[in-house]
Amino acid sequence: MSVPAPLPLRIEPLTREAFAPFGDVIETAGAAAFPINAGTTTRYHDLVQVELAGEAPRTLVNLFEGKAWHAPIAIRMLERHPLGSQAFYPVDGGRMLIVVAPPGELDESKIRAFISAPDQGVNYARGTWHHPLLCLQHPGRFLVVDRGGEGHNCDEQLLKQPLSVLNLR
Ligand SMILES: NC(=O)N[C@@H](O)C(=O)O
Ligand code: NI
Repeated sequence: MSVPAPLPLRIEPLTREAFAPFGDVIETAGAAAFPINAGTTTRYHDLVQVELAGEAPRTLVNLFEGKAWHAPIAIRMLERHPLGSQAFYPVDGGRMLIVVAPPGELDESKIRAFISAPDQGVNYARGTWHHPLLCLQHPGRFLVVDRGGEGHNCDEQLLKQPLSVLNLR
């Protein structure tokens, strides 16, 4: 069976409200914040829900160095982590193309796309379908917090209807 031609995917502004079905937005704007260390530091507190499930779960702190992707970007698959959340935050202002769908059985009609600002990251909730890291414009380095431990924690699924992001503005 031939694969259909990619359909264009619209980009939405990344806000906490818009991203709520998929996880959390990591940003200082609107965050609970308070001074610590005798006022020399501001703590932006409790920004995401870290989820760790399955056997012998533990938190992994990683650095990802993503190559630069340029438009048009083909979206042919999504993945999910059934045993834990996964957070990405740019340590050098790299922007990401974020393509997601709600947890559960993949419903391709519910796929949505966002582009992060240089001071935004995301935390994919446990089971949220997402495309692996898509760093835009220049190679980027991201702090990634996700789940380690026993068991299978990455399901991949090819899209019946491939998508394409034509414009990264
Ligand atoms: N495989 C891996 O560690 N990274 C992916 O899960 C990803 O979302 O980039
Ligand atoms: Ni992932």
